[in-house]
Amino acid sequence: MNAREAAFKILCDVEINKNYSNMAINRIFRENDIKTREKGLATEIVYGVIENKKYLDYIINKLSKIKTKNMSSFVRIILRMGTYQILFLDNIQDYAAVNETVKLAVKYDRKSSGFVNAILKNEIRQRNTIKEIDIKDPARRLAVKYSYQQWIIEEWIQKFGEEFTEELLESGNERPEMYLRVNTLKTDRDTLIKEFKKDGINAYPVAMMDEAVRVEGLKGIDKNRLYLSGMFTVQDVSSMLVGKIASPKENSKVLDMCSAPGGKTTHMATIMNNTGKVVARDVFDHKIKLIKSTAHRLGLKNIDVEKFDATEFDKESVEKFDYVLTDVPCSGFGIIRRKPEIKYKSREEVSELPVIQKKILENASKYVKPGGTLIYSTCTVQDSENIEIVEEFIKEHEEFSMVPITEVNVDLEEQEKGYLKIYPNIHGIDGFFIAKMKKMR
Ligand SMILES: C[S@@+](CC[C@H](N)C(=O)[O-])C[C@H]1O[C@@H](n2cnc3c(N)ncnc32)[C@H](O)[C@@H]1O
Repeated sequence: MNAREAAFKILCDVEINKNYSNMAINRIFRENDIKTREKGLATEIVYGVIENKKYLDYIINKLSKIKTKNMSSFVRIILRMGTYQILFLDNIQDYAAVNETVKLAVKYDRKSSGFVNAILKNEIRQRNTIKEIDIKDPARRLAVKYSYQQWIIEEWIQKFGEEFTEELLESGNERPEMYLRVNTLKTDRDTLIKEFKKDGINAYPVAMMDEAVRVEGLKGIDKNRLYLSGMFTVQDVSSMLVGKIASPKENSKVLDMCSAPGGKTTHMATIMNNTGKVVARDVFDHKIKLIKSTAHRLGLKNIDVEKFDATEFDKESVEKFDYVLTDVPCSGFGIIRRKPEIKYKSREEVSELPVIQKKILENASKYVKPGGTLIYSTCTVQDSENIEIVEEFIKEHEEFSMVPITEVNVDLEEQEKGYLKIYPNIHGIDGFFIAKMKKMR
């Protein structure tokens, strides 16, 4: 299968079946015979189209009498792909973009191929002006330029101001760096970097985190010899900060209430040097399997995996744990670079999250031993899911206090108060919120 057809199938899976792009990419690549070079182009088209969906539709609608929302899904997706290649990708010749897109139209919606051809040729003729956005209202204009649901931008402008919002939007369109966490039970950072160099992969230490390595051009990870022998885990630095801030002592009892796929669980289990116990819970069976296989690959023997709904109260766990982590389900607005479809979440989709987050934190607080540590984290930049949840919790629970974060150096002013707000446009890593609390009695 060629790159464009693969991209088309993936985009249909995302748009029609509402699947996540990374899952759809993995599935289509696994089920079809696609050359590595073609996979690269397919991935570029998929992410480019998802990231620029509203902008692409705005451009197409300037030229088409039938608006994109009234087109069949196939035609809409085919037109977005062609438009993206012509107007956003420098390394593709116009004639190739048009020919290949029309071929797709012929195969999947024959009667529309002339229409697709006409729109794309028009874009080429008007390429100097067609990308202009003629909208005055800042939130509406930015919603088209960066392809977001407008409500998100309105909220951000109100909260952060227009300049910061645009920087945040800009960073959401960047390709994220790839970071790995060294498995310190099996190797050390310098050795891992040297091993990558032997395989022709550039790898660099990361100043912010002593276990982190940044790699360039690492592909086909499941077959990588260093991965298979458990020398590292793929994890963003923000996510590593959570485990580092918890820094559980050897032989402690840790509960990770929302733990799949196990990034922070395996980090904490490693920090404990394979001693004590990390109880890793999640509500989804298929995700729990991922925790087990990662723990096995990394050689960790101190993890117990359990299926459990964190919103349910578990009386067996009351005051049983030295450390409890609540890495709660959230809107994900800090990881848009990795999952661009998050930009299109409706207000309704995220409005119930604080209720669930509060419930999980409330339950978690009961499981912490007196003197123990409670960590709350999310991968979003919304105060309503972050600091507001924690402040309300602290007000209602006199037995808990925020404690200064001393394990990392990210934002000295805030971490002194017991929490960290990480923004991709400021820190260059995933947007995160991490709060550290102690049960005083
Ligand atoms: C932010 S992710 C956790 C990432 C994980 N801590 C890591 O570092 O790899 C949130 C997780 O919460 C899980 N989840 C959602 N609702 C839950 C619930 N009611 N109880 C337990 N887990 C839940 C999801 O399956 C998801 O894996």
